[in-house]
Amino acid sequence: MGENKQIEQKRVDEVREQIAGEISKLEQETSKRKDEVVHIRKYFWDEVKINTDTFDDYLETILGLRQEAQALAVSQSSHRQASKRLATLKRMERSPYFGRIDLREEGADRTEQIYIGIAALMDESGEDFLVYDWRAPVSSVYYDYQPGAVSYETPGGTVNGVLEKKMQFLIEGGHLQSLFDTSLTIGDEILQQVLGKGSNKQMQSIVATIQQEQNEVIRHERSRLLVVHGAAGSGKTSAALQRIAYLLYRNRHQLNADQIILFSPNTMFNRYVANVLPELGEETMQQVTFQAYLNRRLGQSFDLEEPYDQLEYLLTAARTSDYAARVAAIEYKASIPFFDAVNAYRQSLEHTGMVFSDLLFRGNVLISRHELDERFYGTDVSLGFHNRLEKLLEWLIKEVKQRIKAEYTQPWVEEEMQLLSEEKYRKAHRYLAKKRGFKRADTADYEMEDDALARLLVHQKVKPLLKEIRAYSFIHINAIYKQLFQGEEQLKRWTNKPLPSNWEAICAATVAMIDSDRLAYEDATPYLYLQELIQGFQVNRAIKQIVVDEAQDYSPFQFEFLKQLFPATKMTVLGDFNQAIFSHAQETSDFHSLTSLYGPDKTKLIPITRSYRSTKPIIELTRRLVPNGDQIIPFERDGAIPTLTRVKTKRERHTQMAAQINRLKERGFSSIAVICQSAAESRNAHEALSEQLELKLIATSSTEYEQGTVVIPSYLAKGMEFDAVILYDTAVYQDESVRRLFYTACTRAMHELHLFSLGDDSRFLQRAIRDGVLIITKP
Ligand SMILES: Nc1ncnc2c1ncn2[C@@H]1O[C@H](COP(=O)(O)OP(=O)(O)OP(=O)(O)O)[C@@H](O)[C@H]1O
Repeated sequence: MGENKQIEQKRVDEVREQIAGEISKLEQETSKRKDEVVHIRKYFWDEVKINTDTFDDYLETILGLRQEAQALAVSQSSHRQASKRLATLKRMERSPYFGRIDLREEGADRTEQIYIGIAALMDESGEDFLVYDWRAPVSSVYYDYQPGAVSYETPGGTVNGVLEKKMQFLIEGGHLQSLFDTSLTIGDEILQQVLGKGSNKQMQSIVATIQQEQNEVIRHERSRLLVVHGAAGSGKTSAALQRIAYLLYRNRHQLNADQIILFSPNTMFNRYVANVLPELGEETMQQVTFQAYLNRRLGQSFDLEEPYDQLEYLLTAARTSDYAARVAAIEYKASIPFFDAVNAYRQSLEHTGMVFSDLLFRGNVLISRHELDERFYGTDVSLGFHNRLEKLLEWLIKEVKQRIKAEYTQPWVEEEMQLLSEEKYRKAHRYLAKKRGFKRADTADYEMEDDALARLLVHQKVKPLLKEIRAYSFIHINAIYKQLFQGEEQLKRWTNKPLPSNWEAICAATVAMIDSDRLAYEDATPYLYLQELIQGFQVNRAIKQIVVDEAQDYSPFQFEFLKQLFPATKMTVLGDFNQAIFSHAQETSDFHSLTSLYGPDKTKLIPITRSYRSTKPIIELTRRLVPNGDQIIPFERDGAIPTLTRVKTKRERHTQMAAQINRLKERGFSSIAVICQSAAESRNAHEALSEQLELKLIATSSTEYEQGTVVIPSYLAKGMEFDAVILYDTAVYQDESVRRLFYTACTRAMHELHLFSLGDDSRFLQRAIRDGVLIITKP
């Protein structure tokens, strides 16, 4: 062992001793806290005296309850904090830190050695840091600079200095495996080592090897909207998760994990990234998919189309005129001109166009939609749309209560009274007695009058109706939405922008879908938006940060929607237009249009161009698949050159493919994906390959992130990565509309990529073939 290594190992040992001491103290404390919590839970009801005889007794009981509940909350929170710290320390015991910088600050008389790890650690005196948290202001020097002049920002201002030395450590199980003085070595050995490893079951934190451009993403705080546009494998998801950990640390007194939402592409992806924050000692944020939100809001009213079903249709349906209309509809309904049209339409509803539903009671019209219409449009426009609706609602409730009185003497009431069960009768009796002021012990003295019982029965029946009225069920949103689709002349009242040429066909298809209680994915957001504009937005002010990953798959319309839904939030948006798989984004190549969301002053765009996931030979191929691929810079990691196998029959393909998979397995690759274009192709591939080897099929409904050998549709593989990727058939990627899907599929490979073509090669491979970055094999 070199002298340096010995010295550093000694320090590692000393720091570990300090960690062990803190662990043992904390273990005692957590067990004490746990006992406290258990005790409070167990004896909760013994500690409070329940007495509700007089008002004072009642008040005292409430106060007692509240005190106990508070004590429980405090103990639970301390226990949670202590457990979290304990878990972090246990991780640090295995690997206390990963970096060191020797920094001489301007004006200081000595150079300080600063060690950086996943969390801070003080020495015994509590005065000096043995380890700095990677998110501390000074730690940014480690990520941003090579030795030389440096500066970093602190809450108190900019600090300048000289970085004299920078070291990286790889410590495992308390042993210093390797150390690198980055001023002496070229390249990034540790990053090489990390990236060279086989893929783990789940995404890992990248804290030890964050790159400068990623660090900017992680630490940027000023803007309301941060937009990160980065190549496939450039670490956008990783940086986003590190950023969440950073924001939680920086704002630890104002922000907690519940106030952050990560919008992810699917549930399987949620599982894939679930470990990163806990690994860093932070609680994990809320994770949702946009679809889950739509389902929650609209799922009861409609059979809602899933985004992947929309895609599957686009990939597999015959190219008819219906198909062209659908593609045009998807693009238009995602656009800002349509968003503006919906807003203008809603404005116009102030004067005309609202559609109401008849209010029925026991199948009969109690208040007709014409009455509602007259009433609404009879109120003064200057009151404002929502006030007028509010007034209508108040009138309605009053009117229903009034009109319902006519029911008291109807024969159905008499009939129901006769048929009332014993128990229901007793309940009604008890209720009315109480209402008449009878004490509990004296209720038997109350003689129930028939007409009181009749009123009670009618009121019980009308209750659900009143509840529905309060939820605005009398507004016929379906009909109002459909009015947008009554032909070109109609829509032109609300927009002066060009409409798709097949607008009439789009109108017919949209109305037909809604009439059969189905809602296409492209209609879901506009429909919900219109509903919110009419009924009042159900906003969420509690959320302070939202992070949208794979943002190229969200329409401008959806972003406007998110902005209104979360009025108090800052937004981080990460994506790559080369991977835009939904057809509304086919024409777009960057996020500049998002600048209008909050305005240029509140928006920051950060591009990341370096790609880390794949070996250099793989990136040399994938960057030749997209028009602007020359801007993608590969990280220098060597590996096998991708192959292209041309086969003549399906049988030949499956035999060759199975042999390739077996070879990869023998070489120790544990995650291998056969990527197909669609779910339909995946099912066929799975069936054929299963005859030769064991492999799993991943479908849209899958929630687990599977290890091993899998067959997966291209659009589901996005965001994920595999040791080796086998592309099932390049021949199906000919149309420009699937170029990005092809790129997405190929960029999932970390170490090896093998392509197969049955018949023609994909035309997008021409350049790669010409440039010789592919080995072509013919069986
Ligand atoms: N600084 C880094 N240190 C170590 N590993 C890194 C770093 N940056 C990225 N990686 C690794 O590169 C791979 C790709 O990262 P990630 O999935 O975050 O990229 P992405 O930009 O979201 O990719 P895509 O858009 O293709 O889904 C991951 O395995 C990640 O761990």
